[in-house]
Amino acid sequence: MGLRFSKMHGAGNDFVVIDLRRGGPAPTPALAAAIGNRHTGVGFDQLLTIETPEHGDAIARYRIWNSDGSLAQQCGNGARCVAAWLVRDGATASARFALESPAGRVEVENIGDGRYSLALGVPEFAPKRIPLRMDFEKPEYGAEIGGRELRFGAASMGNPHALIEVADVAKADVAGIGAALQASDLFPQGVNVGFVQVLHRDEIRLRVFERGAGETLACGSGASAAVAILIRQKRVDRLVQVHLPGGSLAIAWPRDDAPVRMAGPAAFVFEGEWSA
Ligand SMILES: N[C@@H](CCC[C@H](N)C(=O)O)C(=O)O
Repeated sequence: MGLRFSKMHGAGNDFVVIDLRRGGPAPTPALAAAIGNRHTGVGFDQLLTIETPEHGDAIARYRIWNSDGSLAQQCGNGARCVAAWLVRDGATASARFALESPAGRVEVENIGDGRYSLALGVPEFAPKRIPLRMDFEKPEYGAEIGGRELRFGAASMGNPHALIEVADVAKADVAGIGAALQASDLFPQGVNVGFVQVLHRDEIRLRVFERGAGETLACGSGASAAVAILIRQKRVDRLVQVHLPGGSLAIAWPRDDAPVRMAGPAAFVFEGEWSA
């Protein structure tokens, strides 16, 4: 008997979801990377394992692996897919429930039509909390990266994010600049690099070069970090539609001390069994 999995996506950010609540070992980094290979495996941006919660009233906890086999602390689109998977499995009949993520408790609301709204946590901006090697917190930082002068904002949503504003996301050198910033020693735990085009105070376009996965069609924590950084820079309002290559997410950050809320889709693609 192989390892049963569900293939899912949230706004095009794709996942392999494995239920480990009845036991079985968590995947090693090498197994995660093998399943994640788009040519010789199943292919995913992140692998999500559903596990028994450790405390409180959460219905399950989950862990997150990037496609290169590295562990991650936060995954906004993945949290919606875990929620949808548990609802389909009958783990709860309630429209409101909680999950345990590596970054802490996630409050979820099933808003119907395959869409979920959830509270992803309070963003942090202090450099040592991101972590970012800068002496002082600023709305925007400057650094020379790969011979280019870059200006970027930074925040943690439980995982590290940098945000670079561009005139047109379609023309941004997402892979080149994203990889160069990841390779710099500014972010000791690596970084997810967002490229944002502000359309209006309530609407932005975003592309994200993710840590451990490369450019993805959507990044929920990246969308949350982008809106939080732009709110701190007074560039956008408290509720913003974020258009990513794979779909749109609604991001709300009602107050500085409140968690960021994200609403978006979660979809099932197919069921499979990994026997390699
Ligand atoms: N796609 C995710 C983020 C996944 C983790 C990230 N690559 C990291 O290493 O921090 C999302 O929707 O938030």
